Amino acid sequence: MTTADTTSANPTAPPPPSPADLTYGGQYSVNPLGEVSFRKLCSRLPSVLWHVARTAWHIDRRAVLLLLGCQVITGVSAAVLLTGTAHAMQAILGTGAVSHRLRDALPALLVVAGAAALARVSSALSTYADRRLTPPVTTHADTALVEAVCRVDAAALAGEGFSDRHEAAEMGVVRSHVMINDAQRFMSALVRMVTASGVLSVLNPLMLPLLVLAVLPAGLGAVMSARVDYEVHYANISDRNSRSMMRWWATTSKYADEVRANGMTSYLLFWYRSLSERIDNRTLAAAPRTLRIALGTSLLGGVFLTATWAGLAWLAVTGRVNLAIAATALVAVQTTLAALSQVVINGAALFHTSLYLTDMQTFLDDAADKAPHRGDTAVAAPVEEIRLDEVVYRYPGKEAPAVDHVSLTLRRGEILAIVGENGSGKSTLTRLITGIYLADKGRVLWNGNDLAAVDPESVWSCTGLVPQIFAQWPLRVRENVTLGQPRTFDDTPVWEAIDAVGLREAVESLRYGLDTLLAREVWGGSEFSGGQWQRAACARALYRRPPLLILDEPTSQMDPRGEHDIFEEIKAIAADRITIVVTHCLENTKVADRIIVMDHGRVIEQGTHEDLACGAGLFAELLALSKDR
Ligand SMILES: Nc1ncnc2c1ncn2[C@@H]1O[C@H](COP(=O)(O)OP(=O)(O)OP(=O)(O)O)[C@@H](O)[C@H]1O
Repeated sequence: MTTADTTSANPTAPPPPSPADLTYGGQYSVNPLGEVSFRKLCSRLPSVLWHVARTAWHIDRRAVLLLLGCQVITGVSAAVLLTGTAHAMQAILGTGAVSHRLRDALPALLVVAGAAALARVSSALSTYADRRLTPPVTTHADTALVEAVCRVDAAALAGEGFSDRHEAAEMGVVRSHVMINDAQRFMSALVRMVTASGVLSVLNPLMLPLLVLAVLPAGLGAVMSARVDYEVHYANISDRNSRSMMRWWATTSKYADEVRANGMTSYLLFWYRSLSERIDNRTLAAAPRTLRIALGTSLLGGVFLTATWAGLAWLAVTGRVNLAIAATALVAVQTTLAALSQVVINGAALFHTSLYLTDMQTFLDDAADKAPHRGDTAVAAPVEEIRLDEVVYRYPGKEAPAVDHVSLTLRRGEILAIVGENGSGKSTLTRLITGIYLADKGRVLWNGNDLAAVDPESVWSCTGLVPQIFAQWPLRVRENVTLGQPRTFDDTPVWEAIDAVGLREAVESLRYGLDTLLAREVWGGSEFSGGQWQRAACARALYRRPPLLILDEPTSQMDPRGEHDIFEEIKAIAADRITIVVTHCLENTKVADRIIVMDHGRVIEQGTHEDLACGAGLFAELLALSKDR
């Protein structure tokens, strides 16, 4: 899809706008690698290994012990293999008949074969241990991330850049998948390298420094490339984040009607492609740098490697080492070289992983800081009184407060209606009453306890909320009512809640009744209509029988019968609780004992329906407008 394709329907119309330019913002807008030295980067490796070991140990100790055992076997077998080779070479390159020389070499050759077999077995066992550890380690990282986000304070969750940092942390989960493998390969190569180089130093101490020089450039190259990759990843975070959000919006069946009937498909595809191209362009722009790094470091490594082989040839030709030692040195050089290359490659991979793990850990620490830490005081039913004292709340980045010096007292048995024009602060006020947000100034007290010092879980266990935009959970009907918190072993209270909102007929007509999955995308799943979903949302709040019931525009999608049923139910159960109804349908406020009218975050009027309807304030004006058709 090109720009031209999307505008072909109307050639005089302007071209579709390209996606907004987004940058990974907030306090993390600086690439954390930008200022870090190469030495400091390499010094990360021990801490990453320690992190991997600790995580793995926590998950499966036996698999970790197996892995460690395999590393020891790898080292021992490499040493035995090289020493055996030296002995075999001495015998084979000695004097006498070939058959005698072979016979003399046989014991050493058998030892070499045994060591090689042992190395293979240990490698197979390492792979087995890795496969046992990797899935739970990845799940552990993934679950920790989801839990951290679920527990974050609602205000922080909506904060600037939080979603981008979340996206960056997701990469840590992806890399967790290869973390154990990288660490295991790195350790095993390190052990082999130390052993082989030890043997090599015994044979000729000159060889080792040359070998290190031959491999070091490759290591440097791998780390530099990892750094470039990370830079690209970092630059792409915001675009990737918004691309994956838009992918969901464009492909979910929930918005399929809107996308199709409004002809949005072409634009969404154009938008998606443009964003993907932008991401690709950044990646491609980095490719020449990676090529230069690879060529430069390979050239340097090649020079040092040639010097190593030339050195070995010179030692053998000038008779400084005998032929048998030279032959063993050849094998030792090869082994050390292979192991050293592996150390470098896997070290770089581990370093690469560490970058993403650091992002993940930073995010987890940040999220833990942002979880509500308010206090241990618990509130419990019955909630006799909720009092607001001069409460003020301003959203970050906003000039004016959304709730401005509101004082209010609610008592058990009372129904309060909150009305006001769009954006006047009604929903924000309900968030403050339930402690989802804490007031910037002033206090919200439940039974005399300030919510700033109360365990929020205890508050929410006393709350039932039907929000303006409610979730249509892809769960069975039963869980959509109980929200996974059943009160009894039988379905009686579930049916009571369903009856209270007049949803029985709809549920009984579903193929599996209460067991029907409400997700039409899923095989065997079904779907409610908009109004039926809203009834279900009300049913779940009623099922909780909460001491505080808040209904924010609870009947906006319902037919008159449904609306009538709900308000009858609200009146019937009002005596045991505090009920708050937020509504634009002023007729519905007749159920309330008291109505407050909000304007620009302030309570500007309050009273009964009769008082306010006969007054000359905003309520009377809005009521008149609602009747003027
Ligand atoms: N998450 C948010 N971040 C920033 N500003 C917000 C946020 N939510 C609401 N606001 C702002 O706070 C003010 C009050 O919003 P609120 O949702 O409480 O109004 P409301 O009275 O419930 O409106 P409506 O009748 O449209 O539902 C508005 O100016 C709105 O733009």
